Amino acid sequence: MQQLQSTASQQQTEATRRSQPLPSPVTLRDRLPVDAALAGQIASHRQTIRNILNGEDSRLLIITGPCSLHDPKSALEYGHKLAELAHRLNDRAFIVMRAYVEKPRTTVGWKGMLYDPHLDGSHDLATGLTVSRHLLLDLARLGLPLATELLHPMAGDYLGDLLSWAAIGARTTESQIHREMVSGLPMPVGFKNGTDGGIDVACDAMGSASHPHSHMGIDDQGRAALLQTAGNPDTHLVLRGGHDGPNYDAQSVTRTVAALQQRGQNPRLIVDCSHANSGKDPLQQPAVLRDLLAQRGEGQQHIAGVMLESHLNDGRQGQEGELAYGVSITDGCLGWEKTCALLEGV
Ligand SMILES: O=C[C@H](O)[C@H](O)COP(=O)(O)O
Ligand SMILES: C=C(OP(=O)(O)O)C(=O)O
Repeated sequence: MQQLQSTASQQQTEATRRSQPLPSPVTLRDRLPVDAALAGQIASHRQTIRNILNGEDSRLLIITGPCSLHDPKSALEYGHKLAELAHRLNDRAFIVMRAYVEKPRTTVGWKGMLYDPHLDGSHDLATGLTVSRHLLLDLARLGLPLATELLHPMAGDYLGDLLSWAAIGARTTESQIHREMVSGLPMPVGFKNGTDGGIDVACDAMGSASHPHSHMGIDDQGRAALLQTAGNPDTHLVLRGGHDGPNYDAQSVTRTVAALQQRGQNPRLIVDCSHANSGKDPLQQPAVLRDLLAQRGEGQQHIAGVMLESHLNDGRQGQEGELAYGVSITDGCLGWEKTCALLEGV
């Protein structure tokens, strides 16, 4: 009887879940390694971001790039242009490229290059890991600091050494698993406010991630492991608006800064000009950024950074036909010419 039950449950598991092995983090990192010079560059970029977030460096942190990367060629073209702009604006801004290979979805949809690199639902994750790491390595070699959202708790094991900044998205800020993961990350991490627009959950996340944790994960060989993490001292808030509207305006920023100070948390924050702060209209981002610059000009020094969703061309892909080059697959983006003109005014 017992044997019959266990056979039935095994069959049910087989019907609902199949698995395929993936390379371990160390296998992928050895195949596509970060050399000593690049590791030094990334450590220095992380420190610059820390300095901006703690107010020692007064330059504006600008995190800009596609909503999601789907095509290495257009991502590298964008990266070349951005590296040149970053060099030119270096006295007043520190530019980091959005290099997002995982996308959280409201319901279902394409989940990013890491999961589905062929864009056809084949979910060739082993290739996705390789292509993503390869692209991030090529972008970092342009001298660019890189930012991504860490969505799956294992993704950082494969890509974390290439990142100078990471986000925890609005949909996962409340997750204990993500807070535990951040507790063990070596780079500054921004927690986005929740999709409801409230900041309490993100503030709780910052508090939790700054503490040590013991939790389940994988080790470098990909084996299940108990992980013990030290706590991340470099977490901060990212305002991205919410269901009731934006939260980038002067009143919202002042209120948020006061709340962070009252909690004894870092009041210097980043504001996302996209998502609910632009009503998901990419062409609204310049107006949001100009408002933030005006707030800084009027003395609001707690706005340490801004985020833009930007690609080579405006907008997003249409529903049908061939993919247009340099156009976002996920959220609409601001095209390069508008991005460049906007950032030159910073
Ligand atoms: O930044 C991207 C999107 O806003 C996020 O991934 C949610 O996308 P969706 O609502 O289209 O699923
Ligand atoms: C998904 C993103 O943002 P949010 O979590 O704020 O929706 C993003 O920045 O790509």
